[in-house]
Amino acid sequence: MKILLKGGRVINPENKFDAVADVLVEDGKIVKIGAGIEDKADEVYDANGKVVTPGLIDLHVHLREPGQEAKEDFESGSKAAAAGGFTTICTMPNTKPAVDSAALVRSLKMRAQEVGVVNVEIIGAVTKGQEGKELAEMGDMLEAGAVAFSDDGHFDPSAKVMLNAFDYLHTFDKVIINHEEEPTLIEDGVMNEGHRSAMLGLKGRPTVAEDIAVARDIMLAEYAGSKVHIAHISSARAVDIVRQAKKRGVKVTAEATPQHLTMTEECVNLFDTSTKINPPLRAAKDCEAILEGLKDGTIDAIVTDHSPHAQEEKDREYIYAPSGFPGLETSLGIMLTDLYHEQKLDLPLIISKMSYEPAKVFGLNAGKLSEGAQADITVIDPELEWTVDEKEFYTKGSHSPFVGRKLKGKAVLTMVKGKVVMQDGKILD
Ligand SMILES: NC(=O)N[C@@H](CC(=O)O)C(=O)O
Ligand SMILES: [Zn+2]
Repeated sequence: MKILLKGGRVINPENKFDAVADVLVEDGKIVKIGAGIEDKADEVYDANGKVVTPGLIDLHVHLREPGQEAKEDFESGSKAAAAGGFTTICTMPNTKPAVDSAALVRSLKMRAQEVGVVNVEIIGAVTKGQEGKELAEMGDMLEAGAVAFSDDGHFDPSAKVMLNAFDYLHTFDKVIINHEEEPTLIEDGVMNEGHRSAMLGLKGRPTVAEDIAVARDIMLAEYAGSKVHIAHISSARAVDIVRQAKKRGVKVTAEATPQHLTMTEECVNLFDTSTKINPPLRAAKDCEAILEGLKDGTIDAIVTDHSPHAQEEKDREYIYAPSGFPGLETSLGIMLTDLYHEQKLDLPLIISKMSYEPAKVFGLNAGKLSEGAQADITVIDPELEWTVDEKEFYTKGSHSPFVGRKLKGKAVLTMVKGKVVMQDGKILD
């Protein structure tokens, strides 16, 4: 089976390739990239005016299997990923039970093979049951195919447990991803602490909770000589702490979400729980710091933190609703509309932070649009105008704050291992 993608703007962040070219795919691999490829193909796709990129990669999604399939499962979540232009997603272990054993990693990898529309990678827990006490069997999980470790969705383990975890992982060269908020400073908090939380009468979660958690984990990783990856960074101070650590040579990487880049605490109102997320939406100066961090290399990856919940849960009152919203189907559109078209970030940088660089953070063999690579490819129409409509989502999750927004730019084709799995917004069988 040969597929030819003709005449698109091909961007490969790995070697900074950015030119109009054809891409020939055969038997699941990219076999040729260049101008005017004449080979006869079974299918020819006209990519004129579109952008052909490495398949997008999301290091931070919550697919809710096992145990909470009413919120999301591997099938619905991976369809949402394909619709959003992602070819690889990495799912977090805050499930029921938590993914803390090799047996669970293996069974999820089988589920991914059976029902996954895109590549689904498994993140294992750092501690047993994500309870923050005893280390989980990380070595066994690695052998079973886990790509990273995290207690995300729960509070950070104590310094002592974290140091043990970093020491343990040192020899394996894998990252620990931490949700960075010091638990004693955020109890019952539902939004950023500041003027707005006071006005709304809501309990706050201060940025200092994030700042000291980031500082602590960087210092622990530095001491152990291990790798740490900062989850969904949201505070300006934390961005600077990562910047300074990188300068000293600490093996630290960081990710940010489109929502923390483009929305602030001013968006929070008591009658719309879609803005309730952890860490919370912050202030404009924090958004600006995240933007700077992306530009100067402090922040390595854009992730969605896709966190679907059932409609009835998000329909609760603000203080009782669970935090998080589904982001796989809006991430690229928001990045293109609010950052590329607003001339805040250029297209190659956005693509790099959504494919090549995240692959490097986890050591995934992906994120490259080069001859010989697996044919995981996304075709993007940067000018396509569309409106976010919850009814068209493949995710089971509801309550995205982006519903109703008019966006410019969308993935129009997603190819996984040489097979077109999404075209023009529709998942193909
Ligand atoms: N980000 C969120 O607001 N929610 C996440 C958990 C988490 O990342 O803390 C979830 O699993 O729902
Ligand atoms: Zn988190």
